[in-house]
Amino acid sequence: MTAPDTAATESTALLALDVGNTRLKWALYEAPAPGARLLAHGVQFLENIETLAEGDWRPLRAPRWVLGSIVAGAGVRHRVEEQLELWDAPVQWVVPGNAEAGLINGYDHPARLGPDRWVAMIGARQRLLARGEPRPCVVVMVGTAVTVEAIDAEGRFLGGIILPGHGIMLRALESGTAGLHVPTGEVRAFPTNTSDALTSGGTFAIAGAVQRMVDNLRAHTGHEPVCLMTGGAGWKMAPHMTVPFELVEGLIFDGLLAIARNRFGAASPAWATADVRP
Ligand SMILES: Nc1ncnc2c1ncn2[C@@H]1O[C@H](COP(=O)(O)OP(=O)(O)O)[C@@H](O)[C@H]1O
Ligand SMILES: CC(C)(COP(=O)(O)O)[C@@H](O)C(=O)NCCC(=O)O
Ligand SMILES: [K+]
Repeated sequence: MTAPDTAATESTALLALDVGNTRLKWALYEAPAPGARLLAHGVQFLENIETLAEGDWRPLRAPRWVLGSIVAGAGVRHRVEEQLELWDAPVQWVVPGNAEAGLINGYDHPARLGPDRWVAMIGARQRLLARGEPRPCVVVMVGTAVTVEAIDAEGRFLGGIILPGHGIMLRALESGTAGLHVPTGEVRAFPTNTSDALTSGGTFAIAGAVQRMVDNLRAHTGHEPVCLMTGGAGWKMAPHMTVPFELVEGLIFDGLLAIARNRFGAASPAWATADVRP
């Protein structure tokens, strides 16, 4: 199956956005469907958003659709939308609903769940279904904050936890005490200086929280969960986890592609939607 050259005529490209509390991640795909070819991608700290339209985005093929997850505030959203005026495509920001792309939302108020959490879980679920493994799943996202979600084998999001990320934990301790202004340390089983004690404390807090959620989900479902970890600081946690896990880049982008297929797939040529999975 070969894709026709659409560059000169009608674009079917999708720009996917993941705007966190620290950085904006973006990826341009040839079509709105899982497995679509990645044309370009990048990342900017929120303070550099203003450079996008004149910089990274300037040479891109114009997207026909823009789909994003944003957890930063209204001010940041406005600044991103200003950059998007480079193209005609209107932006759709994902708002978690009761169900989408094979996932059922168990949050008390579904729309109050962070869209990044929802989209990453959809990505995780799609990934498990694609490899024929509809098992219970724990989704760990290590960004500014850390989130740890539980999904059962039927695709129901049961609930999840939020804890501070490495940076926030350190800053909280620094600002709440007199004697904890020290450089970053190493992770040690038995730290013997302040730097190592702080770095190890944060890392073990996250690793322990994940282990606890895996235990909770195993007890609830009676089956061994799969654990998928993603996020900008996932690599920092990887050497220190106490449960089996897979480090997967771009779970949020997998989720955005799955949502995009449902929302925009019908409007694209057949080749873009041929890769339809449950
Ligand atoms: N090169 C890097 N630049 C910035 N942050 C990094 C880098 N490598 C790891 N990090 C960590 O990743 C976190 C940001 O991850 P990211 O997934 O972009 O967060 P968010 O989605 O909340 O914006 C930072 O808090 C930092 O701890
Ligand atoms: C928990 C979060 C702050 C994580 O943000 P991030 O670390 O990705 O920047 C975000 O998902 C959020 O603002 N959630 C809304 C509250 C909730 O999910 O219950
Ligand atoms: K995030």
